[in-house]
Amino acid sequence: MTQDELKQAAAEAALAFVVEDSIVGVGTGSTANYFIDGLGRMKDRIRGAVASSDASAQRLAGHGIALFDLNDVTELPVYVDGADEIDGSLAMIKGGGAALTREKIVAAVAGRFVCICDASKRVATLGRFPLPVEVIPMARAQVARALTALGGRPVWREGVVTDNGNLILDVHDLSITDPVGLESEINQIVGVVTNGLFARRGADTLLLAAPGGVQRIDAA
Ligand SMILES: O=C(CO)[C@H](O)[C@H](O)COP(=O)(O)O
Repeated sequence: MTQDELKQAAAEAALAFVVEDSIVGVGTGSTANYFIDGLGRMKDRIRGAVASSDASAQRLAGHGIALFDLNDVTELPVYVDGADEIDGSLAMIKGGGAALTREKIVAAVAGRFVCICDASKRVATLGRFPLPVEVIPMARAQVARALTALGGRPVWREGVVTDNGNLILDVHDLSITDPVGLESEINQIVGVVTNGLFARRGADTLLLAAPGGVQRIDAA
């Protein structure tokens, strides 16, 4: 099976978690896109969706799925999204698609975070994938210095502007021994909007697709 087929298999498995007549939280990226396409087939059984990016909103709208503003939503039973890396405790690195801030906001409201991944995303220790950090533009250099002081090697993702009008620094070479602590520490740097560690609120359920099938792993 190709990596794309595995992504699609994980996304299809996530459709079973969609609650009838609910509003669904929807992530961003190529795996989430397969989920959106599946959601399109069952659009008459949901009220609509909250999107974590303009790109996902566009794809949802293309399927005729009603879009809700998160401010108008009080109940979001499920959020479905991919990840760049996920460890044994279901902590993740996200933000490869630069949508980390909205993803974290929508996920924070959701009752259950269902992560959909192909097996290549599973790691013993987070950090081989450079950690995305969303930064207010005028603070780029000072945040980069602070990240260097933490032992990382920040690289500006030049040309990329987030849906919120901000910049992304990708931090290489971090030793992530304490994902929860590091998530908080980086968020304390003035000028950081948020970082791509999803450890304080990791996934509740992982649907991991490998050639042998899709494995369900629940957080302890
Ligand atoms: O965090 C994300 C976007 O900001 C994505 O979930 C992550 O990059 C995984 O993407 P893909 O499903 O394309 O591999």
